[in-house]
Amino acid sequence: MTGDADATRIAVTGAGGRMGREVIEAAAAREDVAVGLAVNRTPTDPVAGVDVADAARLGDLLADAGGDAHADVLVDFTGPESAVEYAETAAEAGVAIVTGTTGFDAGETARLRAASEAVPLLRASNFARGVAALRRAVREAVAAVPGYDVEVTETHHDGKRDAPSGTARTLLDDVAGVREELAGSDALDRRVHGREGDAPRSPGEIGVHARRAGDVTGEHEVLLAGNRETLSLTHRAGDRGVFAEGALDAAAWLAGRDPGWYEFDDVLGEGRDAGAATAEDAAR
Ligand SMILES: NC(=O)C1=CN([C@@H]2O[C@H](COP(=O)(O)OP(=O)(O)OC[C@H]3O[C@@H](n4cnc5c(N)ncnc54)[C@H](OP(=O)(O)O)[C@@H]3O)[C@@H](O)[C@H]2O)C=CC1
Ligand SMILES: O=C(O)C1=N[C@H](C(=O)O)C[C@H](O)C1
Repeated sequence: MTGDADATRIAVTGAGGRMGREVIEAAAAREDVAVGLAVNRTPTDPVAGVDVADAARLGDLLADAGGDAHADVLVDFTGPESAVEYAETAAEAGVAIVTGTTGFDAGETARLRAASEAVPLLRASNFARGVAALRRAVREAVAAVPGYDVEVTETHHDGKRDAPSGTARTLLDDVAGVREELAGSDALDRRVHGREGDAPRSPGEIGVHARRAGDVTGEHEVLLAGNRETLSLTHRAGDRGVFAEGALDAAAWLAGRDPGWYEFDDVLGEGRDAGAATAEDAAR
């Protein structure tokens, strides 16, 4: 194990992936968290000096509460199927869960919800503090100019699987949530992905555009336009360390909390009722 004896001990899944590696490397530089266990589906060399075990052994390793591999919080950045399986395994072992995985469908989200009845579970589609600020700015902007057209564009590296990104889906839910608050059941929320064809934009449409190119870490733009003006709100992640640090902040914050569903805003002090159902329950 790395780090201080009083540190929150984490188990990292997907340790061989882009984010898993980043989390282990970021943890090595901190004193408040320590990596107790790292696992990967396929054999992986040690990451930042941490041995990587076979993910099939996760349940046994987590259940060994007195062992070296014991963890307080599982930190997961993998894929939706594995994230749900790992979360269920962690819940069975009484280990809290932070997942940054994106692309969950409604059934998978329901299984995460069920796991959160046994242990604290925090899910966030983006652990950058700037994205938390972007979300607040977007909600405020949509409320201020509710009739303006909205287009959401995200750009990511060529290795990303899910499209649109989890963050884009969160932003779309934020826009829809504000419109619903303002217009009730009359609110229009028709998402048009990668527009093509021969028709003008229809009222209430929200354009969604996913670009995949090179090694772009992650960019999200929300464009509002109307009344002879445009407003563009954009976040660009400089590197994956931004996400890893946010996830580790979340893990340190989550350890020892009551079972339930938590979001990154709770860590940042912007939280809603931890048990409340939110638009984020939509597939992501
Ligand atoms: N919330 C946030 O702030 C962020 C979220 N993400 C999300 O994190 C996730 C991972 O991203 P990234 O690290 O770039 O992806 P990578 O493809 O680099 O890594 C994925 C990791 O997950 C493992 N994995 C994938 N599918 C499975 C499966 N079915 N069973 C077991 N293990 C599996 C891979 O194992 P193997 O090596 O065996 O293939 C690998 O270790 C994505 O959903 C992404 O959108 C990414 C960045 C920030
Ligand atoms: O896969 C990625 O890389 C990222 N995924 C997250 C998402 O889907 O929004 C967050 C970030 O944009 C990077």
